[in-house]
Amino acid sequence: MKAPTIVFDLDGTLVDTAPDLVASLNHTIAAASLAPVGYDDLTHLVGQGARAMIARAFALRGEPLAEEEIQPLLDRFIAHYMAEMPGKSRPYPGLIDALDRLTEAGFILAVCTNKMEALAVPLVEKLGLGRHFSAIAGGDTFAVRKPDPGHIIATIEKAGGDPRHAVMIGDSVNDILAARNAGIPSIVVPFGYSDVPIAELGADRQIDHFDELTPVMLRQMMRP
Ligand SMILES: O=C(O)COP(=O)(O)O
Ligand SMILES: [Mg+2]
Repeated sequence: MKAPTIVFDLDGTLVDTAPDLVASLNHTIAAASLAPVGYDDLTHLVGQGARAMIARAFALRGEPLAEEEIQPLLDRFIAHYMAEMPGKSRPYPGLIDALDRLTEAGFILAVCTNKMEALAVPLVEKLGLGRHFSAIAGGDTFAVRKPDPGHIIATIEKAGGDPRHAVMIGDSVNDILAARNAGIPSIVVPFGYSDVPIAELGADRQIDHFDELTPVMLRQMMRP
């Protein structure tokens, strides 16, 4: 039997990226003289990658974008985000120890994020987390992305794991829905960017700190 796989969401789960997402988004929308957004707006804007975040910010400011207007703004966002990376973004408390613990216990670890792969991979690398992950799949890595269950399943397969022996950990509705639709147990964390109360997401478990993420707990959550 293959080793069990633990799949992590990135923004708001592994790494607190909010300050840099807000900074790069505000740099982007300033090109159109739009008023800056704040952290409270971010929970409604983030979740489907940078392109959607920019489009949502313009809509929030009452200036909806035509499809063909988005690309130059996306280029502006990417240039700013890459230049600052990793900026103020940091792994959440206890994460590094948890990754060490799970790696030591033989779990396969993977990242499944709706962030573009070209932003997700260098961010994970620059924070020194890359060596833990057998696969890092972005929102544009496959033909589908969260909440489509195919995103999680393809990530697990890319990591060399088996979707029948996996757990998904995330902060938002996309993560928990995708896991449920894939038949994969899920854990929600409260420190991310959910725009609805996380108790309503219907995850199988909640952890409030990565210290709670132990091999014993994860094995108990998986199907026999
Ligand atoms: O960047 C986004 O919009 C979402 O990223 P996440 O899937 O890692 O939360
Ligand atoms: Mg997230």
